Amino acid sequence: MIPELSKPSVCMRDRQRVEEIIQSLRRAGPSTLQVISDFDMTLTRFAHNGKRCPTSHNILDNSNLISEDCKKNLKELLNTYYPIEIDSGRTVEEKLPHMVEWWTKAHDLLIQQKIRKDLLAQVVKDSDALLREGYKAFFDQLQERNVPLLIFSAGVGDVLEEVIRQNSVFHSNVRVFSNYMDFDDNGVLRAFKGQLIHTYNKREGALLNTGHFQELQDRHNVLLLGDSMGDLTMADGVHNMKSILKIGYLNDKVEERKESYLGSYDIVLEKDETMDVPNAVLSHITGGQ
Ligand SMILES: Nc1ccn([C@@H]2O[C@H](COP(=O)(O)O)[C@@H](O)[C@H]2O)c(=O)n1
Repeated sequence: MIPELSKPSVCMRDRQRVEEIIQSLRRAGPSTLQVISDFDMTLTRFAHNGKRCPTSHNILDNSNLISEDCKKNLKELLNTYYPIEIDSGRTVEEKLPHMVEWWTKAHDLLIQQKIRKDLLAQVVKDSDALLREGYKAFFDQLQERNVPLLIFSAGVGDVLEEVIRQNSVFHSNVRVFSNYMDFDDNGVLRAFKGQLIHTYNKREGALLNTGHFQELQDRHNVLLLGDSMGDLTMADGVHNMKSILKIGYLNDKVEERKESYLGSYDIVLEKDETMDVPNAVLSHITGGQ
């Protein structure tokens, strides 16, 4: 049906069901569709030329805005908590307190560094941040077809906005829910705004942002893109959901996590650094080909 679904990176537990969802999304058309996507390691690459790519947090962590001492502490946090985040042997409930601890400690360290808002653009320019291959077609076709894109991220909103701005794809149909920095009158970081978003509390974040989903109340169909089990709840605020197609990037610990991803995502993309499959599905359901 869609040639890209035969790529070796594509895995599906139930191909027929996927085809039915895609047909139903296509029949309903682009005016009923909204796209909800995670950012780090979903819209951005996990690795490039054998090297890990940075998350929006890591863009700051690795920058010249952070002292060597603080870099060491942030790295220790990453080494402690990332294995817990992706541990398939623990339940979400078991992971929750650790995630809160990680984000809270990391944000406190960033605040101590007195980061200046006016230096963020340069930090992003100097970073190794990379959107996935095919990102431009993804963002551009959504804009052309008037399909809203919600980027729902537990990363740092100010940084990820800068990444999409510098790649010239921050179109008017894009909204972002994320952790935003709060700067004082001198433009120095003093806190993070609002309720903390981490990997496993996106459901709460979705339910808090009722205004956004209210505005899109006639769009009952969703294409969801994520890379963690926590991303599966990003669409929980959608009104009267009819059809949802969930595409999951499985980037790390592939063999260990494959079964649970196949049980939760309709399409699983194994070590696939491109937007080929989401782009092909989108073209198909919005009538582009
Ligand atoms: N201090 C931190 C905290 C989290 N991360 C990673 O960022 C990812 C966050 O966001 P999504 O856009 O995927 O929601 C998350 O998966 C963490 O691994 C980090 O790098 N540093």
